[in-house]
Amino acid sequence: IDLSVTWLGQTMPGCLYNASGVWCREEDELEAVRASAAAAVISKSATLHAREGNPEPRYHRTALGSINSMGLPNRGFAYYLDYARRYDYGCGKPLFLSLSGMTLDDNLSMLRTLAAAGLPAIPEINLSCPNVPGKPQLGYDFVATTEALNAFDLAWPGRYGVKLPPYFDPAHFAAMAEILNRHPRLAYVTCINSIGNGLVVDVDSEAVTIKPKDGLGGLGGDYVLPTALANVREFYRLLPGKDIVGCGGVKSGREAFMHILAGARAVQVGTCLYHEGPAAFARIAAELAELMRSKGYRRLDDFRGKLRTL
Ligand SMILES: C=Cc1c(C(=O)O)[nH]c(=O)[nH]c1=O
Repeated sequence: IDLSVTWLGQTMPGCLYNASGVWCREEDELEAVRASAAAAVISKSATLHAREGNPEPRYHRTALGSINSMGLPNRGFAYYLDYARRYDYGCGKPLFLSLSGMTLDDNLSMLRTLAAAGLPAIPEINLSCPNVPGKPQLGYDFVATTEALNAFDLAWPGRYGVKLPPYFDPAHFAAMAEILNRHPRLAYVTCINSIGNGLVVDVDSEAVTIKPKDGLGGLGGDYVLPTALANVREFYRLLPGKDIVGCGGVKSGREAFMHILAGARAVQVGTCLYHEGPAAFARIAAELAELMRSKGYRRLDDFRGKLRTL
């Protein structure tokens, strides 16, 4: 069974890696992901300067997944750039640097600095952080997204990716695809970020579960799997020549299989990784391989994008 993935001009040894934000804020976490069965590594979205993030509690687990309003706590761009300078690219696992500047200028500044460093690390600009009070998700503003992508193309000479929020309407899939297809060096999109601004209520305490935004936070886990799969499948159809990274609701080989069937090139693990740790990657990969074996598939291309309709 071959779980390897060839994209972005390289072949990575498997198809699973971490969702940005999970197990990737500190260098020891990043190195633990790289040392695991994960096939790639992506860093916590960076802002130009380090941030404490929102007040705690800001993460809560439920039986069906998670809610978070972390508020972009991160060590600041220089920390992740330094890690990227020292990263062992020879390990065959690509390093992605997630960027989520507080302003377009901050994103451009980070991209220009990264370009000047001339590293193999691939930038992924986050268009979808739902948890910075007062900051709407860029990916829901088509004018701002157009302006940002045009600016990214000027600031960054190579291939890049974007992290998209979930969309829920065919008109929005079409509008976003029309924008994204104007950018040939936009090589891939990661679908989806958390479903923003959900509210989890604790019946016993009659209270919300997280402090920021009076309890509103991004949903992950089982809650988001159908929405994630829909976004993967719709953008797989609408973005010919671009890759889709699937993210949302992956906790076993079965959900990873679903994402790839829907068209995902590679698959990220967030909520499940938060709770199980990097051992999750070997488990999920083994489950995916067993599922493929039971179906007579030998490699991911045997079934990628072949979700049947009725
Ligand atoms: C980058 C901020 C994000 C955060 C956060 O730091 O609150 N949480 C998410 O679920 N998605 C994000 O994109």
